Amino acid sequence: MVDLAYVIAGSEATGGAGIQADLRTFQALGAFGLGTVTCVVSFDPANDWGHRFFPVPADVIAAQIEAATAAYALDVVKIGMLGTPATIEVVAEGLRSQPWRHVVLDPVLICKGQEPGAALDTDNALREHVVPLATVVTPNLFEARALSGMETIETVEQLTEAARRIQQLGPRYVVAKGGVELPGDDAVDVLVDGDEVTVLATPKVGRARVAGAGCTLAAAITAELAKGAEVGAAVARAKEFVTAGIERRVAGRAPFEVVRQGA
Ligand SMILES: Nc1ncnc2c1ncn2[C@@H]1O[C@H](COP(=O)(O)OP(=O)(O)O)[C@@H](O)[C@H]1O
Ligand SMILES: Cc1ncc(COP(=O)(O)O)c(C=O)c1O
Repeated sequence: MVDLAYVIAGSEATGGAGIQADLRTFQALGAFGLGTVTCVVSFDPANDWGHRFFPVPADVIAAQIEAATAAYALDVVKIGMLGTPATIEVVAEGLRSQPWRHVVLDPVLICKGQEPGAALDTDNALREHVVPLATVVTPNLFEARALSGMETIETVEQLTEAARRIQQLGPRYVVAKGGVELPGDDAVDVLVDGDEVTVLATPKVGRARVAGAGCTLAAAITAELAKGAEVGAAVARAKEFVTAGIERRVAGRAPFEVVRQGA
């Protein structure tokens, strides 16, 4: 049997995040990965490494989803950056076209370089059309605030409350990530499943954000689910995997370090 892991996400031109990080994670964890590209994010080295955002046309996204789902019996998918309401619509339609055992959503909300107005439309479209289709959703602190409507999240209790509110939008499992943003010495994530709450904490490795951490965590959960793990075990394994990748992070010439997946 082949453990198939599918990802629908953006390409990040320096390879640190997005679909490149997802596919490296699938490979490192022994899942067979394939992907559909929704947009390209290309940092601009001549302009303080600001984001340049290029959406892929909706018909091209639809064609990729059609080919991937025709070629293989896929039942586990990770959703990463979508970027525009039109992309969200076409991906939601693709998701609804067949049953899934798990839809793991990393709700990447903003990409710098987008118009704030457009970003709000995108947030609303994601909440309305994709969040309800997800079985597992993995918001970071910023996304947890936006999706829960809670302005302040500074404690594990508040992070848990935010996860519960996000659960009300549809997904059974919410992994709310405190990361480096939640005060304290540990990088704390909270997994909420029904009434059950599991706190996953590891010592923070440095204090700076590491590019690709969120992508890697959600992709690792997806790979483990593809291999047949239950959600609790998949999240625990993914947390170990991303922590190891952050410890071994890679520095290049861009002003951010990136997760190194696997050995
Ligand atoms: N410096 C760090 N040390 C240890 N774990 C971290 C660190 N930064 C992030 N993490 C963990 O990496 C995962 C991704 O979190 P985060 O970086 O908050 O996501 P995102 O990339 O979506 O903003 C979470 O499990 C988080 O707790
Ligand atoms: C295409 C794409 N997806 C996802 C992300 C989010 O990455 P991270 O895992 O660092 O949150 C980025 C960030 O630049 C991106 O460019």
